[in-house]
Amino acid sequence: MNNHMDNRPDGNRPNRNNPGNQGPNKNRQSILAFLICLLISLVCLSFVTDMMSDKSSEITYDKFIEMVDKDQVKEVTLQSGVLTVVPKIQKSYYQNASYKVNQMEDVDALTKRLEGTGIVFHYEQPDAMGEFVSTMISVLLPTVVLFFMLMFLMRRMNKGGSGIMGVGKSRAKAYIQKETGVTFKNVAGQEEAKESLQEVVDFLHNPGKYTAIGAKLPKGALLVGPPGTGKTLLAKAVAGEANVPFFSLSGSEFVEMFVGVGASRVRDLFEEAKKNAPCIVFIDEIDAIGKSRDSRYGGGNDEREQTLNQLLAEMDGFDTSKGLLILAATNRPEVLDPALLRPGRFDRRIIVDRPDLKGRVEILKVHAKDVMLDETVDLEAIALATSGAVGSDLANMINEAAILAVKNGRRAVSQKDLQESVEVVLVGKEKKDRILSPQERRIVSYHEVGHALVNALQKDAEPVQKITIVPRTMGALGYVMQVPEEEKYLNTQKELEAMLVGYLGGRAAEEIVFDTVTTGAANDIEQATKVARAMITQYGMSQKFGLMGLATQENQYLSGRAVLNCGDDTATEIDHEVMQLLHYSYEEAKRLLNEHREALDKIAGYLISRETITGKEFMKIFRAVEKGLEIPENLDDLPDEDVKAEEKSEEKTEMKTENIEAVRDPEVTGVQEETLNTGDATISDDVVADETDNHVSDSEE
Ligand SMILES: Nc1ncnc2c1ncn2[C@@H]1O[C@H](COP(=O)(O)OP(=O)(O)OP(=O)(O)O)[C@@H](O)[C@H]1O
Ligand SMILES: [Zn+2]
Repeated sequence: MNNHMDNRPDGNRPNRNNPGNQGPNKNRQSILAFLICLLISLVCLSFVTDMMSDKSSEITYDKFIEMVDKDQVKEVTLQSGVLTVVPKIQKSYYQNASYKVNQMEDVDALTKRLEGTGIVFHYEQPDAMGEFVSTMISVLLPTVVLFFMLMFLMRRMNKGGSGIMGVGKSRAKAYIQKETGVTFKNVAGQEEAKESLQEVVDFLHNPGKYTAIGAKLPKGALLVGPPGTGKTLLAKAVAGEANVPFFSLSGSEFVEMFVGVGASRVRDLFEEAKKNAPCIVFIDEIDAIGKSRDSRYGGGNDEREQTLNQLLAEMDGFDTSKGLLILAATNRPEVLDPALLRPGRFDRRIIVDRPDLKGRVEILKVHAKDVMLDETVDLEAIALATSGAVGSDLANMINEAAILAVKNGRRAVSQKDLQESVEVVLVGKEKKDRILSPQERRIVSYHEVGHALVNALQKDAEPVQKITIVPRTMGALGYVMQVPEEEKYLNTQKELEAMLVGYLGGRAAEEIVFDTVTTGAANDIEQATKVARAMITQYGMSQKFGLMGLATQENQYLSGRAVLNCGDDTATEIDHEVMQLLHYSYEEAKRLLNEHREALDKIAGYLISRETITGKEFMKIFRAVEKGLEIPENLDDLPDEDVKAEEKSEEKTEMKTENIEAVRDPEVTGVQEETLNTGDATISDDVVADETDNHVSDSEE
């Protein structure tokens, strides 16, 4: 599995990268709903008319006379020209039958015919008004009922989403917020972004100040950055600071099945916004409509093009002095149509990037404000362990920690809860019901210790902080966490090389000890390959190609893949060099482990019995083995000061990062973790073990 923070499972934020998918789908749903309600209405109508209609059957006048002759008639009613006959004998107790007579003779003849028969004869003078009213009721009532039913259903459909009933109607109203209740105080870090937006707030407050000098006010600003960094939050904060209403819409909602719908939505949105000016209109995921019309990015769709054109026209059309400001957000700025970025449109670009160490501390503080913390809490340490995390991850971690504290019956969050929640967000919860077989535990332990030992033996690797073989819900069977000593913005070539050897240390340990390999190293191999490839194609660390740039990153904010820009022959050579680099790193890992085989065995043995060991314990055993000491049951029995005297500098870094664990790759924090025979996507299907099966398929000693 891939546990990097920017690859969060999409469950967190639905619909992030599939703008447009939603539109047609919604539409199909609403057409279906419309048809269903039409059907229901028709059934109701027929039911109503049925109720109103007379149940009696028709007979001829001759048949009626025959019944009179046979003395079968009890009662006759003549009303509005209709003769109703009630027979003496009813068909059943429940059914009061009556007959209507067609081809009525005139009233006089009828009266004469009935004289002396003893049949009760009701005759009502025709009442034109009454007749009219009754007809009206019988026709109008069902129509009115039907009308209201349809109205009701249509409203519901429109509320729920687009729907063909919503053609041409903007749903902007649904998202209007009179007061967002968010100000810049709620947005931690992101100082540059806030500064740029502060100006915008000032424009909204007193547009006159700027127009007096002749300055043109900005029409829009584009917030650019990776998912979860607080773009929406910032937009809301601008509205909150300026104290104006906030309209928000997602770009994907403009994209509809029918050509022209999106465009009319844009028109409606602007109309509505102009009525409410001063206000802020926020368009999230603007790339859904603003995609370049150039076909390279999948543009050139008629509907989207029209929508985009309408947006451009509207942006050109409105008068900024009214205090209307358009904010838009995207994490794929490279696909936007250049026309959107021209002066007079989204001419301001505000970068909302991943927070650095200081930013993370501040975000943690903002979210920890409403949470009870005990005195053990050190938010800086948590921030250090979460390099690469974005605001939403950090908010999530604080919340997880609070939930953990409650679960454990405590009234305040402790540092331990926070550490645990970092792991929960990174690798999922502990999976207590997944019990590894003894053999699997051995393999996983050796694999993890392999990583840790290789890292500890290389001076350019980051300190090991924790090793565990407790399986996690997101698929890891065990992992090693490392923490950088300080926030790093650059990696040296040596560090990257050490990283490669570290990634492959787990696999190397498996091969050395068990003389076979398992599926558990899939993620390690993937990561190592990624780093090796980047070294050769992007960082100019290739022996063969030197400084030649061979690939470009597709998107700087999403962890997209790098695209090679070289010929086929060169690509083959690149593959070859990547292979060599990986091979060399693997051999190096095996060499290190073979040289320290005793330490590997002792630490793995200890890990098997404890399931989790700290970086400190790890170093203690390692040093004891190096000195040829016996490993006691209780590690506290090992001479402590000895360690200190020997490795003062080591101890220093350990104290600093004692409680935190994570490894970094060039861009993001992660942990080295294993998915041995789990149902993880990166592992070939034929070796997937089911959750309760503790069997290892192919790794006997
Ligand atoms: N700088 C920050 N300060 C405080 N909280 C933050 C910050 N950044 C993100 N958050 C938290 O993360 C949540 C999600 O952020 P938000 O939705 O604004 O991200 P976004 O960049 O708009 O993401 P998307 O690209 O998915 O729209 C916020 O509601 C907030 O709780
Ligand atoms: Zn591994």
